[in-house]
This record gives sequence, structure tokens and C-alpha cells, in this order.
Amino acid sequence: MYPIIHIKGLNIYQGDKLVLKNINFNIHRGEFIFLIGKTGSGKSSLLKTLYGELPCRFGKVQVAEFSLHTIIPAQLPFLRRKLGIIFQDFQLLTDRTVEENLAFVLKATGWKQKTDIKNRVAEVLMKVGLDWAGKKMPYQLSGGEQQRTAVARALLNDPVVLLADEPTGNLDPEVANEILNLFLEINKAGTAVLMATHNYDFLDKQHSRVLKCEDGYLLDTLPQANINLNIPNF
Ligand SMILES: Nc1ncnc2c1ncn2[C@@H]1O[C@H](COP(=O)(O)OP(=O)(O)OP(=O)(O)O)[C@@H](O)[C@H]1O
Repeated sequence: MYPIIHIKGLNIYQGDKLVLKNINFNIHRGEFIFLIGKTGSGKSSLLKTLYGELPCRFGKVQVAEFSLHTIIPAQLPFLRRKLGIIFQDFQLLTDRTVEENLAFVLKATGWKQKTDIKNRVAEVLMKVGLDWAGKKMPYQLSGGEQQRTAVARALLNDPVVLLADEPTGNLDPEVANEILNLFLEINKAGTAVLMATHNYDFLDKQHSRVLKCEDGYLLDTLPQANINLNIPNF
């Protein structure tokens, strides 16, 4: 099976600084992967490279059918339609209702018919357990509910992979677990998930593949990568 994400010999730079070197990995449909590492080790930089926010200057990066080492800026919106991107701080439009936040994305990505938009918004809100929240403003929701809204937004265009950058970093442990469970449910339905996290409890609960940024390298727990990570309780 052809991978959704294929990375070969990638170096990631922030300005002149080499953050991660010689990265090689594949992600296949339906995989669930944690991305860990100390603060400043390069997790966000890797995710930004995958959604085209940081240019690929050295090496090869293939995401869905897009080659990011040769992509032109005009193609980036089409790449991002294939991805669901979720941040620590939710990044909802604060002056619009939940429904309007989601409809905004659909309109921006070419959906025209009002009924189609309404139905799709209702569908994703149902998936994240927020069918009651469409008319609410973000400030009327808890942090966990705002993050569920952001997950619903990420699901709108049926992404092949969810890229989540510390999605539970602003949430208390119980709510963080609920969000992890939501990601696991979505993953069971076939969407690949790559989740950057500092929450090592997740790794105890969910024995998934782990990518670890360490000392400028990306280590991989996949058996064929043949690297043992020294993570307590893992
Ligand atoms: N916009 C930027 N300009 C210059 N350097 C940056 C920029 N963003 C990040 N860096 C540097 O790149 C390195 C990797 O940062 P990155 O944000 O990818 O780490 P991280 O593992 O996601 O950290 P955290 O867990 O704190 O989010 C750090 O040394 C950081 O200071």
C-alpha cells in the first residue's frame, strides 16, 4: 500500500538552524502515531513541514499526492484540504458561532449548496458529540468543547490524516483523555493521526507507534526502524 506520508532524507531548518536532520519515515492509511520530544526539539517544525508552512529545503516530502519539495504556493490550499490540522489553542473564529466557523471553512474550500453545507456541518458536529452546540459562540463553550469544535472543523473535508500539535495542552487531564478518545475513534474509522504531545500518560494508555525528536534526530519505535526508545513505562 502506498503511504499517505513519505519522507526521505529531510532536513528541517528554522532560519539557519538545522532543527532535525536526515528524517526518513512513512505513514500509512489508518495509522495512529504519537510525536514526542522535549520542548524545542522540533515537533511543531516537523508538523509545519507536513502542512506546508515550513518549506522543504533539503530532502523529499510527499503528503497525499503532493510533493512538498517542489510544491508552489498556489497549491498549498489544495494540500491543506487533504489534511486536518489541530492546534493547542483551538484557533476558532471568536466572533462566529460553531456552525458559522465550520460553514466558513466549507465555503472557503468550494462548497456552494446551502443544504450540503448545513448537512455536512451537522454530520461532523454529531461525530464529535456536539450536535447541540451549533448555535453557541466559542466563548460559551468549555476548552474541551472548543477543541471538539476544532476537531469537527478538521474533519469537514474528509482528511486522509489528522496532524495535531499538542491538542490537549490547554486541557485538564480528564478532558485531555476525552479528546484522546475522540482521536482514537476517528482513527478507527480509517483516518491516520499524527499527534504531537507532552502527555506521556497517553503513551501508557495507547500503545501506538511513537516518533521522538531527540538531539536533532527523529527516532521511530516501528520494529523495522530497529531503535529502542528509552521511555519509562513504554
Ligand atoms: N519561527 C521560528 N523562527 C526561528 N526559530 C524557530 C521558530 N520556530 C521555532 N524555532 C526554533 O526551532 C526549534 C524547534 O522548535 P519547535 O517549535 O519545532 O519545537 P517543539 O518540539 O514543537 O517545541 P514545543 O514542545 O515547545 O512546542 C527551537 O530551537 C525553536 O527555538
